[in-house]
Amino acid sequence: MSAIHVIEHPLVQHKLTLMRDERTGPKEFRELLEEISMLITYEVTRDFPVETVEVRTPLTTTTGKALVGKKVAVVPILRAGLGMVGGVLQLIPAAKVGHIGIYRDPETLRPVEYYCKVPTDIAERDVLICDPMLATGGSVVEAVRYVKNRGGRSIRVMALIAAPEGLRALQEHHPDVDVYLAAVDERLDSHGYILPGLGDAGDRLYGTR
Ligand SMILES: O=P(O)(O)OC[C@H]1O[C@H](OP(=O)(O)OP(=O)(O)O)[C@H](O)[C@@H]1O
Ligand SMILES: O=c1cc[nH]c(=O)[nH]1
Ligand SMILES: [Mg+2]
Repeated sequence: MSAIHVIEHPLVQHKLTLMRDERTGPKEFRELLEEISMLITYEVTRDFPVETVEVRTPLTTTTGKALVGKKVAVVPILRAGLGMVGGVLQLIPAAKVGHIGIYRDPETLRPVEYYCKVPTDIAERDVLICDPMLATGGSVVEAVRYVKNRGGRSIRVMALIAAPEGLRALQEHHPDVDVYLAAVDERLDSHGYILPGLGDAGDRLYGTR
């Protein structure tokens, strides 16, 4: 069974509250999502292996820790996941970036795929799939399936808010995929929106509606 990591850090929770606030406009919303994504990246990478290396300081020689050959691919689910990429890349600048275009049909709530491109060496990389909202879970279940079909084996999901329904769906279809996020909310409303949630993340990021 996959693990669900809820990041309770005060900075993450404070910024999430600002993002939920209906008065927060696109500029601040984008900045906050990038900042929270950076903080979640800190947790996602906590178990990355390090090795002891020798380093010369201006005064002497000592030892330090360095990451061992970790190769990462960041894969946002368009559109809203794009808002998380900058935060991840600030901490993992050498990561390659894939894109998965999926929108949720407003009537059926089923995911519709319209564009996918991921690094060719994705099988050798730790894959971080990013999408701020995990509602029914349909979109993220499809995105993980796509990455697995392309050879991806080590996959983690980074999100902002999930509904319990979405987490159950992800665990059922992909029990090997851990999730890192800022909050698990109460439930979905009759239109498949997360309650209390923050509304439509893509629209709030880009000022569409
Ligand atoms: O868990 P699900 O029920 O699949 O819903 C979540 C999906 O819905 C939103 O995308 P949306 O369809 O609004 O596309 P957008 O990001 O382009 O606005 C969100 O960013 C997720 O991708
Ligand atoms: O609450 C929700 C559900 C799906 N997509 C969003 O952006 N928000
Ligand atoms: Mg949207």
